[in-house]
Amino acid sequence: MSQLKQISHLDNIPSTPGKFKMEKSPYTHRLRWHSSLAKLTFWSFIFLGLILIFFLRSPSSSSIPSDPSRRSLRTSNWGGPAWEKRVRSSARVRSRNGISVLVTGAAGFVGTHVSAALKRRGDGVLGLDNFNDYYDPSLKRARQALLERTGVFVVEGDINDSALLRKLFEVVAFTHVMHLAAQAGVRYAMENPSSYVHSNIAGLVNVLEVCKSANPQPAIVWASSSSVYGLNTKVPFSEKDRTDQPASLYAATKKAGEEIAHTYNHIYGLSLTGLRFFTVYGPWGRPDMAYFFFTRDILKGKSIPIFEAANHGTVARDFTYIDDIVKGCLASLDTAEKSTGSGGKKKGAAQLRVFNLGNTSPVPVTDLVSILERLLKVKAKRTMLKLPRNGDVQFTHANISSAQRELGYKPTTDLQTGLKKFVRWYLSYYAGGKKSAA
Ligand SMILES: O=C(O)[C@H]1O[C@H](OP(=O)(O)OP(=O)(O)OC[C@H]2O[C@@H](n3ccc(=O)[nH]c3=O)[C@H](O)[C@@H]2O)[C@H](O)[C@@H](O)[C@@H]1O
Repeated sequence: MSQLKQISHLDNIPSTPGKFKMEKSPYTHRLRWHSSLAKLTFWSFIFLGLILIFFLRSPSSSSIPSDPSRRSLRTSNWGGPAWEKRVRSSARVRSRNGISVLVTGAAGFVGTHVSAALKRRGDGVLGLDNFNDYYDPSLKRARQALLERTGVFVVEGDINDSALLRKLFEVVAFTHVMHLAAQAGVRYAMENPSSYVHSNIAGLVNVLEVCKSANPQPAIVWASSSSVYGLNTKVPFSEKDRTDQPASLYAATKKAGEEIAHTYNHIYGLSLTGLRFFTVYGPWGRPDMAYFFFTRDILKGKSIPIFEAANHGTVARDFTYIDDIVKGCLASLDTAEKSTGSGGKKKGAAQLRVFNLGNTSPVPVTDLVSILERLLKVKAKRTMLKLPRNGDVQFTHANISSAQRELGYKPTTDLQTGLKKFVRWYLSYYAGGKKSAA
């Protein structure tokens, strides 16, 4: 404020002092003028100094853009020798032929399971997560605590923070990136479209930008979605089928991600594998997903909305259990070829893959509810509703022959078995109503 006043004061000084009306001696005036100039110079230096300090301080605090699409994005706090030591130790490979993996979205559902599995087999793992409040952040914190107990450090930060990402690659030469950070959920895209653009498009580009400049470039495996099949009616969905009719903005951003992946593979020689996950469920799952909030509401005696298609048509999903998905993720990392570029330049053709990771046996949502009723020993209050036209598709069904052939992927958990494990976890996690599944 005072600087601004000084500047406007400066503006009032005529450029031709001769025209100045002299009430006191010209000598007195000149003295005042000199002292004002000195003050102005002094305050300008202070002002510039403050700006300089602001920009040079921590790179993290200034590099996160203020983002209205996130309801809660705390400024990350990173850097310093102790922090770097934790990063290095978490990412240290502890087995022969192990890999060092940066897992984005590590406090998310799939991210937590994949990070823990990698760590268990001796790979180096560093997590990254922004802990946003799309759903209850305390569940993300609990997953983080779980990972810390297994030796995985989860850095708090956003994938759009390029300074942070560059720093991570400076500290660790990651061989692989498992990019799972995303804005998930099909229906929420109508409520908060910009959060999808922020994470699934801008965030992905930022991750790829940093990866393409890293030396050596890592191989990247990332989460696409079964939703890219959109209005496709040919079943089961094969990777060769059309994916140009997305039914939600979420699906459109994932489809865009697949095209962006093609570009970075083509221009920079990045090795890229996209995984189309089919409605993943299980312990430590996402509270915004139907199986999770159906469980919560059945237990509370609240009615649950079950969607049906026109003429009471069945709505079904190829629900896939988390352990099967984890195996698919690890196999993708293990079969990923090296990126070919260096210093931001392509040196030769690099691997570009897309795989369906589903269960191959779609189950009607009404059956999902019946299984939950049996496991919870509570009758659900069902409200049948017309399938909303806000992104939901009537059915999904994966053809997994490509993943089977290339990754040895073979799902082994049916919905009944998987839900049993989920319900056991749910009841123990929210035991005695100590935590509430908001
Ligand atoms: O496979 C995928 O790619 C997607 O799977 C899920 O999306 P969705 O299958 O819609 O999962 P839910 O929101 O849990 O819905 C499961 C089923 O329950 C139905 N449903 C959902 C909500 C509701 O209130 N009632 C209801 O009957 C849906 O129509 C759907 O058939 C995830 O939420 C997405 O993030 C993921 O990308």
